[in-house]
Amino acid sequence: MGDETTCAPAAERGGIDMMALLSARRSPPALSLSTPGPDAAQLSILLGAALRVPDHGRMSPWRFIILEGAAKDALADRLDLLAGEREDAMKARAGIKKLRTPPLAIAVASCAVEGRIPEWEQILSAGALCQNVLLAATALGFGGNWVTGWYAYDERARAMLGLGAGERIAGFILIGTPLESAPERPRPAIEAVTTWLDAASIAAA
Ligand SMILES: Cc1cc2nc3c(=O)[nH]c(=O)nc-3n(C[C@H](O)[C@H](O)[C@H](O)COP(=O)(O)O)c2cc1C
Repeated sequence: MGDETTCAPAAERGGIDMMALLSARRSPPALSLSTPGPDAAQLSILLGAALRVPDHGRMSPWRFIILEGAAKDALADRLDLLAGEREDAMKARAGIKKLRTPPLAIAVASCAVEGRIPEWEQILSAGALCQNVLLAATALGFGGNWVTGWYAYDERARAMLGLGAGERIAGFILIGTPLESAPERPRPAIEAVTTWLDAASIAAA
């Protein structure tokens, strides 16, 4: 109320230009994410911003698991052992390197429960939380990459992450300072993925 600057573009108010961020965001390769990662104050800002996620019924059907420092190293070491037992051991180990390299990984666990709010909507909220983490990391000047990998689904890896029976990994958001610029990739044309509904087709349905 009374703040005449609130309708000015964010950049003019000294903030980040949200449209510029959204229009240019790309995922730097996980292996290019180096130190520094967010410090404790930046991490707190990042998580607080990410939590402003749409959430039907205020269920908070998700939680963060912070992986950094010695804990992330220990997890990666244990996962390496599991990878060695797999048929695709080489590929599985390469996947762990993505977790090991960046200074910070934020796992988003989906904790959807049966009840009043459809499970689907709770899972969507967890996906939105992942994207919010990605955008908040980008807005703070870091790079972020959303991965899952075999260890999101492996029972023993799930136990290491402390997941409960009904919890699922929506994503590991890998965060750090990118050493190289993110590669561009083709994006779908708007027309290819968009339908403009017309009154005649509604009447014919
Ligand atoms: C749920 C989910 C899981 C993903 N898991 C992986 C993964 O395990 N490995 C991977 O290389 N990319 C994965 N990706 C894709 C990357 O996050 C990213 O979208 C991709 O590298 C393209 O980059 P962009 O964000 O610039 O479009 C996943 C994306 C989503 C939404």
